[in-house]
Order: sequence, then C-alpha cells, then structure tokens
Amino acid sequence: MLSASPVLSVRDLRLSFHQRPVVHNVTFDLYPGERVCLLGPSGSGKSLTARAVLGLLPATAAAHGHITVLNHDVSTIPAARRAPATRLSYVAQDTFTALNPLVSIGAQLQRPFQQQGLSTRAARQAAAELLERLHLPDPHSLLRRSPAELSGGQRQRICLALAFACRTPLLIADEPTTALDTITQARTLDLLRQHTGHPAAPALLFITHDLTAAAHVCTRALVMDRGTIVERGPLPDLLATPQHPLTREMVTLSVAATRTLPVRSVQRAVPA
Ligand SMILES: Nc1ncnc2c1ncn2[C@@H]1O[C@H](COP(=O)(O)OP(=O)(O)OP(=O)(O)O)[C@@H](O)[C@H]1O
Repeated sequence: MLSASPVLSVRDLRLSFHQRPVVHNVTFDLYPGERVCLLGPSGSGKSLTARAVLGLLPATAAAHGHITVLNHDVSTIPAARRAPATRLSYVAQDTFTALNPLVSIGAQLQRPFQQQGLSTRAARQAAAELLERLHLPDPHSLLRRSPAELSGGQRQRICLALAFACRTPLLIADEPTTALDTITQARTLDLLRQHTGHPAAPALLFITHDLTAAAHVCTRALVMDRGTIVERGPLPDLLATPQHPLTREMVTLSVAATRTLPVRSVQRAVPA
C-alpha cells in the first residue's frame, strides 16, 4: 500500500534547448518505499528528467512544469539553493567527478555524519561501519585513501555510501553500474536493492537502459522514448505483457541476452 503523500511529483515537465524540445509533458509520482526505474534508449531524455528533478540542469536548458519534493515546490530552485529537507542524493556513472580528488575518502564520508551532529571520532566510526555494511573490506584503510587510489567498483560503492549517509528521502541513481564489470555490477545492484525502498531508507529512482538490471532492483517502471513516457506500470506486468513497441523490443532483447548466457551458474558464483 502506497503512502498518500509522494516523495516526488513531476507534472508536465517540458525541457528544451534553443527552442528544440527534448522532454515533453513528463508526469509521474514516486512514493516512499518505492524503487522505480526510468527506462529507455540512449537520448530518450532520462538523464535530463533526472537532472531537472535534482536541480542540476545545464544553464542552456529551458524548463517548464512543476516538480515537488515532499510537497515543496522545487521547480525553479537549483540543487545548491534547496532547503535541506528537499535535497536528494545522486549517484552517477562517472565516479571520478562525483568525488573530490583532493580530499580523502574518510573526510568526504564523515562529513554528512558530522552535519547530523556526530563528533569527528563518532562520524569516522559511522563511516567505517557503513562501508562494512556495503561489503567493503578493511574500511579504516579505505577511509585514509584518496579517490584515485580506489578501483571503479570501490569508488561506486563509496558514492553509494555517501548517498546513504546523507539520509535524503530519495536517491536518484543514473546508470550507476554501466562502467563496472559484470560481477561488480551484480553486487552494486544488490546493494541498491537492499538499501533503498523500505522504511528508514530512501525511495529510489533508477535510471537505466538495461531492463535486466531494472528488473533486479525495481518494482515499477516508466518507459521513455523520444522525450515522452510511453508506458508505465508494475515491472512484472511490463515484462509479461509489454504494450508499447519499444517496451516489447526491450523485453525481447533482454530475454534473448539472458538465454545466450548460462545465467544460473554466473549467479551462483556471485556472493550475496
Ligand atoms: N546540454 C545539452 N544541450 C543540448 N542538447 C542536449 C543537452 N543535453 C542533452 N541534450 C539532448 O537531450 C536529449 C535527451 O538527452 P538525455 O541525456 O536526457 O538522454 P538519456 O536518455 O539520458 O540518454 P543516455 O542513456 O545516453 O544517457 C538528447 O537528444 C540529447 O542530445
């Protein structure tokens, strides 16, 4: 049963660049406890929709429509000027630009805990415990390192840790596993599923073109094509009876890819 009040409401969102429309009348709600994916091919407008929600649109974008976070209208407010209660977490594909290369992982990760009132020592401990929950071995050593001294998969988990530490009502993850190898991808998707979409955890908007990844993490889907939401509904329904030609094609391709690989044995090789 969904709560009466959405975490996020998007109404008639329209985006354009120099009079060229790229997103058309996008409308959707996302409720606490939900994990929803925004699916669609490259260039369909997924990332721009997410950036509008985050208040991170490029200066050249013209935006119309309404975006509310926890019933606060944030439509015209850039991320840096939003009230703390309406700030959202964001995990992107590019982990290099997401982390400050000059600051140790520890200093970056303990900051949200300090902002929540913990002492430096307690914040350091909370950061280490969070890394342990995200299955990162030897967390105290990781906290001393800089972002450049980590692998891509480790950096992505640090970005997830940062997002969870900020305790926002909604996490937006934009293709967070695209740059990772298959095993690290599967582990990262597991972590996303375990740490979002339940009480005391953020709701999730998961942006992807990968239907298999979406099905692993989310329960509901919005499908975008050329700037428009063309299909929406529970993921099991969408997988079983896709209505729009694009969704049908995505399901067919995804099923074909799964049949090509001995998926069961691969899954057994990945620790929980
Ligand atoms: N800064 C920009 N200036 C002009 N056009 C842009 C800009 N950013 C994106 N676009 C255009 O907006 C459309 C939607 O782009 P968007 O990045 O949202 O697609 P996407 O669905 O996220 O694709 P991908 O999966 O490849 O990231 C595309 O046609 C793109 O070329």
